Amino acid sequence: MKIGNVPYRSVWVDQDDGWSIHIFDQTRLPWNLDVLRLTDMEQVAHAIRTMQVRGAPLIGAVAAYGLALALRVDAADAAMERDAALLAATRPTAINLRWAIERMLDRLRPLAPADRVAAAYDEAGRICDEDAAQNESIGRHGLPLIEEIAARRGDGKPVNILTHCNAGWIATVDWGTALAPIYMAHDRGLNVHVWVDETRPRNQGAALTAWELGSHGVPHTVVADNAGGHLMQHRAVDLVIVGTDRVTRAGDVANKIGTYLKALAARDNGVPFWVALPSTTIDWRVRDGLTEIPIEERNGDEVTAITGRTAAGLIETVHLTPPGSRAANPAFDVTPARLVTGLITERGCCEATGAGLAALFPEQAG
Ligand SMILES: CSC[C@@H](O)[C@@H](O)C(=O)COP(=O)(O)O
Repeated sequence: MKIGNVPYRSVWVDQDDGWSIHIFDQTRLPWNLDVLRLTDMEQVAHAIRTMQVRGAPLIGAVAAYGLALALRVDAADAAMERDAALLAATRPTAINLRWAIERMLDRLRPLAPADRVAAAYDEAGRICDEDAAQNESIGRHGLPLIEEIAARRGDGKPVNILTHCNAGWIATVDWGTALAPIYMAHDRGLNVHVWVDETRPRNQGAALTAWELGSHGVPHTVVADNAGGHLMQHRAVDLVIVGTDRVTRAGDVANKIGTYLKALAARDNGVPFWVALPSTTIDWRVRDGLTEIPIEERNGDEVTAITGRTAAGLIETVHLTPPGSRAANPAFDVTPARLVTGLITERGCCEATGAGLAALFPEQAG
């Protein structure tokens, strides 16, 4: 996607700068567009843990490059396995991270150590190219959902889409998942408007989704997370589209905390609730999302404090709660498949069921 008129991906390699890895520091957006240069595996692990990079597909891609950086230091078997395990453990819920590391190891294990660095950069590059292509394809398959609503209504008024967290291009290598159909609809001249859940506690909606949509000229309104049910009751939402960090083989969906409540409100109000994902987000090894997906528990400080920019232009964190109040911070929840209208994948749309997924991905369903 473009920033100004310049096309960017959310991760890239600079061969002229020692094959370093470059990302946007997402903890500084929307106030500052800072590029981080990562030159060793520890920096990559830190960037993922602290959410300088985030979003399921993007952390997989960046971790893949992290392994390439690690192999430059030591490409022997034992070091490679140790560093791969360290990177895979940086965040627990998004399956793309484990998927990317396993794919890297499948390519690298048969090679001699001397050949591994070049192969690792090559494989990480392939992961990035494929992610960008898959997300573009998700956009093409999701677009008709928006077109149908616009055509059915026929009044030219905006199609109102609610989204949660950030599943845009900055959360992937390019295009995004939930936002890809929205970008395509907007680019084709459809009248779309996005309700952006602020997404406490880290405000990925207010900070990142609003920044992305604004940069692309897509009309949007940020709302408090608790507003979604009210908006749906008053027919102000035509469609919900969210991303996901892990989908089970039966169609349960783990995504940013609060997604489940939006799905409940959507069901109660007859609003279609769609989930957009590349197949790299499907965990074919698990069936029951509620019991089998590890939910990341993050520091309570993210709940008791909030970061923003002051009128003087300083980025500051202020405290919201009385000293001594404890906070719990589960970062994801699981929406049962029965509440999901359907899944938008790079191969098309399907029901959120084992049969639906298996029909689209027979070679992986087994
Ligand atoms: C295309 S990204 C899909 C998900 O990763 C996204 O919705 C999400 O929940 C991100 O969580 P985060 O904790 O910000 O990494």
